[in-house]
Amino acid sequence: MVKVDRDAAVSGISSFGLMRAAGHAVAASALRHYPEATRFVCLCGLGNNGGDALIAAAALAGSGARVAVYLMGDPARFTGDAARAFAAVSIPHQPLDTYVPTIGDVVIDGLFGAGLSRAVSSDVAALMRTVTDLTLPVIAIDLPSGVDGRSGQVLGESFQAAQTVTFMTRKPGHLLLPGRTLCGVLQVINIGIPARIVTSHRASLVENTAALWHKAVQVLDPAAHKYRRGHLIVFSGAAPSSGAARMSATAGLSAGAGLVTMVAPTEALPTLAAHLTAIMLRPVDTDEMLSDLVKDTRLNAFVLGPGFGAPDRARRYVAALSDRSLVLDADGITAFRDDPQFLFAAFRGPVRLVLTPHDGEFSRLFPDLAADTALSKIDRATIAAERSNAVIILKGSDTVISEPNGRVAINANAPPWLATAGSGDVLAGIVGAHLAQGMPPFEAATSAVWRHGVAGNKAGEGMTAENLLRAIRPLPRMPSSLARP
Ligand SMILES: NC(=O)C1=CN([C@@H]2O[C@H](COP(=O)(O)OP(=O)(O)OC[C@H]3O[C@@H](n4cnc5c(N)ncnc54)[C@H](O)[C@@H]3O)[C@@H](O)[C@H]2O)[C@@H](O)CC1
Ligand SMILES: [K+]
Repeated sequence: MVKVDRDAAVSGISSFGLMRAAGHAVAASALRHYPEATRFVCLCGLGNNGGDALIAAAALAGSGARVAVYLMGDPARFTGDAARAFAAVSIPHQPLDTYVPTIGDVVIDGLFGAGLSRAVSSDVAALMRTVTDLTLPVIAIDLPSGVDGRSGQVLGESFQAAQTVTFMTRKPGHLLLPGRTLCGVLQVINIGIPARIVTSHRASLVENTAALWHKAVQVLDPAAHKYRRGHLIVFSGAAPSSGAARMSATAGLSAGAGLVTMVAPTEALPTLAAHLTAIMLRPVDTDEMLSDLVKDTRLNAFVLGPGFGAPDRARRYVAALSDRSLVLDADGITAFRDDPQFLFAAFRGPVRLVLTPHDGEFSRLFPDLAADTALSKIDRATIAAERSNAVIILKGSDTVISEPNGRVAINANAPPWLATAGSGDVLAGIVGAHLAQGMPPFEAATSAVWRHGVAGNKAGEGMTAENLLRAIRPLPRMPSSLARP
């Protein structure tokens, strides 16, 4: 947005005009959502977020509403457009520390927006808590104050907004947690920056929607013969822990892999055979048996990790698979905690590896990134993808998917109940199925995460991983014009 603003100014667009449009949009939203408000309380910081709030206050007052304005500091410190707004609106104001939150108030939050750079002060934090305790509705301008727009993290304390009005495009903090929840209902308002300027800076960072991967889906032919829809291999651990890999294999079949074979130690085969019908089984007990297996180049995608145990064997098998498409999950990731570099070195060249860590597993492969609190989830996933030459699916309610050349997607369709035992095994199987069908790794991963979220919503609250398996649905094949950008 900084670059967009700069180009808008260069092209002759008045930045004060943008501020006026922003402030009027906020006022319109306030009147539309809270026509019954006793008074609108506009809290103004000294930056442009406060300038937006001043314009909103003047517009609300002009429409006949009762308005109170509280300023966070000496108005002589306003500069630039905010100073211009302050001069233009001539509206009574009081210091912020005199505000007593009162039932009936609707709070217009213009304390901090994109310029938040440190934790909010204890006084402001106390005010935020009082407003929250009284459950006063808060309309946040651009971002709920206290939320870092870059990371979605809270710096000190934040408002819980009922509505957030932002401008031109969403920022990472609107999608990453906890920012996404703190925004309440998000409105994105066009304040008049030409689309050509916004799209010229379209980041490689997007929400994970069908627009990102539908072209890769279109090349798949669901009617194709099973031998043309790929052959997915899922490794099983010992019999007692084979349930996780069975979940992955079953998900792989449901997600469209033409053939799925589970590879397992001989002792586990009776257990697997008792549970599986459409999935084939093959014993592999030694490294030699594995090298025999991988001579068959029709086996085009592998999932290793769910319930695998055996870290030594995991490392040797992964080394033998380093020229293939591999989804490495769970125990497969943990197996490399002492030497992640070995894993990364094995998968140099064209991207073939998809890693699916939750935060704990991530910290085993990338301890320095996990410990660095200055990094956002997007930064961590991006650097990890570069370092490992893998597509990273950094899981959570706000899963972030990144690839080595810098594309990043934030997923936002997962219901909270998707965080359940076996859910990650299902996801690994779906990714494996997409790889087996020939999707490129980033598209395979993003579409799998999205499909997993859809299945979670379909399965509903209280679902088990078995319900989730049955809720896997075909991927949409929509033209890009219908897909949300
Ligand atoms: N194109 C756009 O996106 C537009 C953005 N506008 C607004 O401009 C805002 C950004 O304005 P600014 O860059 O002036 O930033 P902010 O208004 O968010 O605030 C920055 C000010 O607060 C101070 N500050 C930061 N953290 C603090 C803390 N914890 N405690 C006390 N002071 C703190 C900073 O030193 C700076 O003076 C956006 O959020 C948006 O509301 C609008 O005016 C319209 C155009
Ligand atoms: K704000």
